[in-house]
Amino acid sequence: MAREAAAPGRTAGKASAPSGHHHAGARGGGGDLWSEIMASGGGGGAARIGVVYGRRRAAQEASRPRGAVDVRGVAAGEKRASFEPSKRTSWNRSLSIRGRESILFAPGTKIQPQQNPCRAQKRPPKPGNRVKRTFGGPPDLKKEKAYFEEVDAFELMEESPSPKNFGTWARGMEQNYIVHDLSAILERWKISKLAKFAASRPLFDIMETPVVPSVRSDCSLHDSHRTPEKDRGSRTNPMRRTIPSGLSDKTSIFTSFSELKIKEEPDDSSIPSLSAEAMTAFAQLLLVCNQSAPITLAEAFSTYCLYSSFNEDVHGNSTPGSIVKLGEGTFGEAFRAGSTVCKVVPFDGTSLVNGETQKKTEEVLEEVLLCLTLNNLRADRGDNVKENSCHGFIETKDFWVCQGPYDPSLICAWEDWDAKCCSENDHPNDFSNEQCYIVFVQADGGRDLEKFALIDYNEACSLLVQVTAALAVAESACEFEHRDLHWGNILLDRDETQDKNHTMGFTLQGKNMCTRTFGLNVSIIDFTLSRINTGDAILFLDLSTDPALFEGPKRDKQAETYRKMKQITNDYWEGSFPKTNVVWLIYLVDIVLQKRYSTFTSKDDRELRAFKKRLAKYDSAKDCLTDSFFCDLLLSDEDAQPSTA
Ligand SMILES: Nc1ncnc2c1ncn2[C@@H]1O[C@H](COP(=O)(O)OP(=O)(O)OP(=O)(O)O)[C@@H](O)[C@H]1O
Repeated sequence: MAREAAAPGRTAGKASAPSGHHHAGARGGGGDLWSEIMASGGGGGAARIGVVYGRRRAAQEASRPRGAVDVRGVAAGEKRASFEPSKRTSWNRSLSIRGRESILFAPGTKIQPQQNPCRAQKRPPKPGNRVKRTFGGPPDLKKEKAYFEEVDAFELMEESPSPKNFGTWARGMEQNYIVHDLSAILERWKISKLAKFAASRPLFDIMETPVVPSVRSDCSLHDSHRTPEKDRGSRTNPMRRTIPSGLSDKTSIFTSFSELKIKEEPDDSSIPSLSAEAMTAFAQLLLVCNQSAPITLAEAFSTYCLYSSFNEDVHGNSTPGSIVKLGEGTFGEAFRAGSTVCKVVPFDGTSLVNGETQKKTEEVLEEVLLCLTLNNLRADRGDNVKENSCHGFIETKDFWVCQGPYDPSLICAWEDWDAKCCSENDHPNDFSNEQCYIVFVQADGGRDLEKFALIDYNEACSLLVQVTAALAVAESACEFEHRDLHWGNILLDRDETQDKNHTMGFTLQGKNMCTRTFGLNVSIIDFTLSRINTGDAILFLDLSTDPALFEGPKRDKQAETYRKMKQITNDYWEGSFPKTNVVWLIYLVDIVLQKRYSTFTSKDDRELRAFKKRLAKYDSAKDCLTDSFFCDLLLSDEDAQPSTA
C-alpha cells in the first residue's frame, strides 16, 4: 500500500444532489446520451432483497495493539510466529482486524431500501439505482443444472490426479482464462452461508422463528455476529453434494439480522438436511479453482513460465523461469510469471504475515467472488450485449489454491526486489508446509501510478476519464465502491502502437461510449476493501473495526481520503455510498497535481484545480462523468475511432 506525502487535504463535501452537468453536448450528441442516462435515475443498483445473513469479525481482535505479536501461532506450534517486531509500521498497512463481510439476500423477499435506522438521518440519500436482475422467486432450474454439471465435473476431476494443466516444468504454456460459472458459484456460496447459519441454531428455534421485516429494526446488528471459524475440516472431505432444490422454503425463514445471534461454533449435526448440502468455504474455493487439492506454488507458477534450463536451484532441480517480483501490498506479493501477474496471498494460517492476521478462507472466497463479478463487466467474451461493461478493472484470469513453503524461485525474485526497492514485507522464507495461499492470476496491468511518470496533460486526462468511467460502470452494474483507490492500486500501461485518436469502449446503462486513451491503458486493482452487490449478496469490509485506518497523518491525501469515506458512510460500511468513489477521484486529481509533471502548463494546472473543486459536488462517479472536464475525452460510440473494446 502506498503512502502519500503530506499536503493539505480536503474535507469531503456534504452529499448533495448532482448539479452542474457541464457536459454540454460532448461530441456527437453526447448531451442527449447524458440526459438519457441521468434521467434514468441512476441505473444500476443490484437487487436489494431481504437480508438474511451477515457476519462480523470478533470484536476482541480490535483490541489487539498494532504490531503486537500474535502468540497463537506459537501455541499452535505454528512455525512462523515471530517475536521480532514487524517490519511494517505504516499506519495504512496495518489492517489486522479487517474481515470481509457479506450480507445475503433471502430468496423471494422484496427489495428493501437500504437504511441503518440508527443513522438514517445523517446518511446521504441512497441513489435510486436498480438493476434488472431479480433474485428469488421460482427455482432457477438452469442454475441448478449448471451447478450439478459442475459438481459432476468436480467428482470426475477428483478421480483424476491431475487437475488443470500444471505439473511439468517444461510445459511453459500460456493458459487462457478459465470460464467460471459465476451464478453456480454464488449459489453454492449462498447455500453454505445459509447452512452455516442454520446449523448454529437448534432446529425448533429456526422453525419457530417468525418471519420479520427484513429491514433491521435496531442497531443490534453490530454485536450480533461472530468471527466465522476456519473450514479446514474440509481438507479430508473437500466435496459434499449440495442440493439446492427445496432450500428456498427453509431459507425464507431467515429474514432478519436481529435473528442472527450466533454464539457458538456451528454444530453441523443440528440441521442435517442443510449442513449436509453445504460445502465448506475451502471446498468451494477448490471448486472455483477447478482443483481437487492444493498444489505447490511452483506447480501453479509453472503453468505460466517458460522452462529455462538456466533456472536451477542449488540441488540442480529446475525451477520456473522468468519470475520477477513487481510489487507488494499488505497481504500480497505480486510476481510477473510469463505474461501474467500472480498475486500470492497467504491465508488461513495462525501466524502473522507482515504483522497482520491472515485472511480467513471465507474472506478469500468472497474476494474471489468479487473479482469474478468484476470480470463479468468485461465485454469481450462473446456474451450478449451488456447493460454495463468496461475494461477498467484488471482481468483475473484464474485462481489457484496452493500449499507449502514459498518456492525458491519466488524467494529469489523476492530478494532481488528487496535489494532494489527495500521491501516492507517479511521475508517469505519461513512459511510452514501447511501454509495455504491463494494465487490470483491476473493480466499484467503495467506499472502502478506511484512509479509511473505521465508524459503530458493528455495522459493525465486519459487516466482520470478511464478511472471515472470504470467506476461509473461498476457503480451502475453492482453498486461497486473501491474504497482504497490509492496510487498503488491504479496500473498504467503505455501502448506505443495506439494512435492519438485511439479510444476505449464502455457501456453505461445501455449506452455505448468511448474514452480517449492517448495511448494509455488504465487498470484498477486490489479489491480488498471494496464493496459490491452481486445481486445475491453484498460483500464489504467492515472498516469500523479498524480505527487505525483513519488515524493516518493529518493532511496526508490518502489518510484524509479514508477519513472522508468514514464521514460519508458514517461507519456504516455495508451501505451503498457511491460518493466514496468521488473522494478517491478527488484524491487522484490531487496526486496528478502534486506530481507536478514538468510538461503541464499553468493552464493545465488551473483546469485540474477547477475540476477538483467541482468534483466535491458530485455524489457518484457516474455524476462526475457528466463534468465538462470530460467533454473532449468522452465520445459517443458513433463518433469514436476504432477502439480497444
Ligand atoms: N495485475 C498486476 N499487474 C501489474 N502489477 C501488479 C498487478 N497486481 C499487483 N501489482 C503490483 O503489486 C502491488 C501490490 O498489489 P496489490 O495492491 O494488489 O496488493 P495488496 O496486498 O492487496 O495491497 P494493499 O496493501 O493495497 O491491500 C501493486 O501496487 C502493483 O505495483
